[in-house]
Amino acid sequence: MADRDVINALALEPPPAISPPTRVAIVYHSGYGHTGRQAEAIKTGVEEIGGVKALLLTEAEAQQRWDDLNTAHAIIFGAPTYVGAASASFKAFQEASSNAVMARGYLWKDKIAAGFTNSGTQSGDKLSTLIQLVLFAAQHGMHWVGLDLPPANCSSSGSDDDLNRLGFWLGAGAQSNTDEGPDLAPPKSDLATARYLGRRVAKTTLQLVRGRDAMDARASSCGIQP
Ligand SMILES: Cc1cc2nc3c(=O)[nH]c(=O)nc-3n(C[C@H](O)[C@H](O)[C@H](O)COP(=O)(O)O)c2cc1C
Repeated sequence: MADRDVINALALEPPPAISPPTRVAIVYHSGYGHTGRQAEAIKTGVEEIGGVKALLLTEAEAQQRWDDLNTAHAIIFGAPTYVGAASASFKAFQEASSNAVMARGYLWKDKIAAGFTNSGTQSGDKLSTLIQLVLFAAQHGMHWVGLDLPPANCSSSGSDDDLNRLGFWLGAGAQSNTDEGPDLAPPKSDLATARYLGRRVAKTTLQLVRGRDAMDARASSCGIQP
């Protein structure tokens, strides 16, 4: 085929469909800014995946932006661990979602969900907060995405610089020294772990959205109601 024929053939091809961006919202509370650093790192990770847009909202902003949450493909929830559980401000957002989201038709069903938390001590009972976030997502009918990182900081060659140094799998954990401000804490490794989770959620969400689109297109080409 001559070059001109190739050009003519390409000109007849329909332009590639431009898919709307896949949207990942991050909703968090941070009393003193440390969990906020973790949330920003998650956002950075989400935005590293082409075709995915991140929306970062505090729990107060989120309660004014239910429509943005309802149209997002994924929501990542984050709260500091206070008294062995998610902070009261974050809990207020969770409770508000009952009326604003669940009662209006289970609007988060089948979205992707993930979570993160930060506290003053290494453990600090953070697992309790992550479990609370998993239950929250399950009650909304969402699909939970955890961390897929191998065990770290658990051998003579491991260190606090390891990704997932605190050893969580349900979500990203971080620890902030209580005498340091958010300019110094949490440490780089915890922020890198958060960023990693953001990338993982963005990738998984993209796979789900594209898979659904492909199934819907196939169903409609066969005349089947998706
Ligand atoms: C009311 C309150 C309760 C806390 N409870 C815990 C706790 O149960 N475990 C822990 O390790 N740290 C606890 N901390 C420490 C915070 O989790 C820690 O300072 C964290 O970095 C605060 O995050 P933020 O700056 O995003 O609010 C508590 C702090 C406050 C203010």
